[in-house]
Amino acid sequence: MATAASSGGVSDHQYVSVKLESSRLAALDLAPHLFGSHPAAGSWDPTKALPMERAAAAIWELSCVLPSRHETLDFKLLLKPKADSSECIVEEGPNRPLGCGSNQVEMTDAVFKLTEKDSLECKVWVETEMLSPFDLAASWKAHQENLQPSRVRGTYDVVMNTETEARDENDFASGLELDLEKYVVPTTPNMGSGVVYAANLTENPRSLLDTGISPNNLIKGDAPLNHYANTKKDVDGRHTPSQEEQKAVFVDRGVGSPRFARPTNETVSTSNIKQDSEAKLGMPAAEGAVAAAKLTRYLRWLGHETKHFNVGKYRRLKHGTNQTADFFRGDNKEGVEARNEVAALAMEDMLSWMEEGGQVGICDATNSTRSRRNMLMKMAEGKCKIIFVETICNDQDVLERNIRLKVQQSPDYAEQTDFEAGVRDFKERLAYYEKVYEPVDEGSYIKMIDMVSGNGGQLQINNISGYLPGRIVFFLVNCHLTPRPILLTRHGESLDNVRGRIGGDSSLSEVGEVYSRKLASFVEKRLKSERTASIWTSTLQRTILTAQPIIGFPKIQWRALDEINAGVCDGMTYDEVKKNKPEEYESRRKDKLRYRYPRGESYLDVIQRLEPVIIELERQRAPVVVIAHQAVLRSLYAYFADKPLEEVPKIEIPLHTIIEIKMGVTGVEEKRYKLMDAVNPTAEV
Ligand SMILES: O=P(O)(O)OC[C@H]1O[C@@](CO)(OP(=O)(O)O)[C@@H](O)[C@@H]1O
Repeated sequence: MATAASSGGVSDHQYVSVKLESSRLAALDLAPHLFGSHPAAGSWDPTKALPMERAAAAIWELSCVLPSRHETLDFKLLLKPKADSSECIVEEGPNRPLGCGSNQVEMTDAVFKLTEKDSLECKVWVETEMLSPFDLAASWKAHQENLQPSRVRGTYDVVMNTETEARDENDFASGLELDLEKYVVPTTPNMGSGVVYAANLTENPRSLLDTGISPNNLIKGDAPLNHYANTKKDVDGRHTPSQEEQKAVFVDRGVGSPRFARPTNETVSTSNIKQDSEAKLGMPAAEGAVAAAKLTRYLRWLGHETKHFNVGKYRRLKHGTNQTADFFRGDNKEGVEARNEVAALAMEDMLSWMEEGGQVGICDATNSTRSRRNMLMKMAEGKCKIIFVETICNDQDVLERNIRLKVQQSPDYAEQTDFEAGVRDFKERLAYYEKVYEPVDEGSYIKMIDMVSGNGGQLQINNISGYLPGRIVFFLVNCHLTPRPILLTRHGESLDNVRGRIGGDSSLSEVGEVYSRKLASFVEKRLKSERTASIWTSTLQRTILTAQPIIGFPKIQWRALDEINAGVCDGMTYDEVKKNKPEEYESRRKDKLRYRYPRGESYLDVIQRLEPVIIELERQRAPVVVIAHQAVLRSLYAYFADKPLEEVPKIEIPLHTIIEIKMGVTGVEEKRYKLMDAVNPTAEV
């Protein structure tokens, strides 16, 4: 919902987002709504309450933009039965006041009395943020063209140009159904569904399998058992790890320095933490494992043999998945030995893999004591260089959210039926880590402090040098885990596509022009609730023309997004290459990844020139629509999908299809929308 901003010019405005979280609500036949004192929120009439949209499995959200100097608004949440119009259930307690003119995130509880004996407790986050005039103008302009008084709430909504509103006859085909889900097409299981726990996607423990641990102990969603057997053969000379090439083990501390938030109902002594007594919780493994997974994906995509070893996974395989907090006590001798043992097993596996040719191993674990870190350093001595990566987070709301995400997703709590008990147990585990925590100050290290909450943060590096470590630091500085969509699409069909000619700089065919208008409608609808976004194209006209009908978002042309340079074959058809340059044709057919057109490029060259684009995509916090080309999008997609480089030149990137990549704390998810019928493209799908 985009509430009408004040009509008088563009002044400061306030972005408001109300999120409700409950792991029980989805199973109840109740839909969360918001109502309150403002007419747009129903003036306290429950029948005019605003529905909250499902944002994740257990999260519902309603966001809007208000003039910053609005009178104080009061609101409350309520649950409406979906099946019938019986009485709705208003949350207990006083009205919620919505202040104006501030940036803050407030987390509270909401209690709904379901019956005399049963009530539903939910978490509620109210986020307010001042919007700069640019933010507002950019997103406002995107709505101006399509604003129609809503038929439902009397407030402005973005509506699609439905049949009756098609601009004119030949534009009829560019209209899109209101429901984008209609265009979703099944995707091959390339990416995480967003519900697989990041640590499960790490390397399978060969050491444990050697000791007879049965494969069926592996938790669902693990990489195939014979993962080592699949170790990719080296990419060409550019990446064969030479003996003198620096080999590094990045011991990602994953869980971060366990400095704990005060659980809401108690204070925890932080006296034994060097930092001030306000020290708070470190980032739970969920984010550590995801950050390690992102780093692994990035290095692999650049052609460096990289593997991610998660010690939590080793622990679960060897000791099961129902360890309570006691297992992690610093004074639990057996627990400490068991944890050190699995850490050593993971390290052994990683070191032996590196002796087989691995370049970068990531050992993802807590490693919160000097003794543990010394053990790892001793094991690596003379074999490879160790760099510790420590993640530290002091943002209470981010931490609370991630603890709950961890308990929701980790196999450690898969059998825990009481969610809150799981949260308490995990917080107890973190308290035990805190008691023994010793900040990293030895050897080479990278400390990432408060870089998750999106307000900049700090990076401390010590004794870091060399190409690979330098690339690691650069990547970690730029990446974050804030969820946002990235939309990838090729340009509309070009005249050269019709003629089967490669490269070139032709304009769009009629079908390609219809696609460009459909894409504009799709972008307006898909990004309507986003405060801002950007549109990236190459410098070739088929992408620029495809982007033209999109309004209200800044457009940026990247030369790095230009299609693969076919050199002397540019403008030819594949048949002409085969006929006139049979040796070139044959060489490319044999090794499409490494083959370089004479006076042109290979796919490996394209990947190298796309690295700055990947870094910039990782850095973005707002959605990005990338309109590019077949070879370029194959290369970008391979990064997000963590595809082996050998597969890149064969990845399916059809015309007139949008690939939505959703990146966030749960990893990478994919969704594909086909906007046009391939056979009869201008027909209404
Ligand atoms: O690597 P291959 O499979 O040849 O695909 C790249 C070719 O795809 C094409 C279309 O044939 O890209 P696009 O139309 O997306 O710009 C050519 O321009 C480009 O040379």
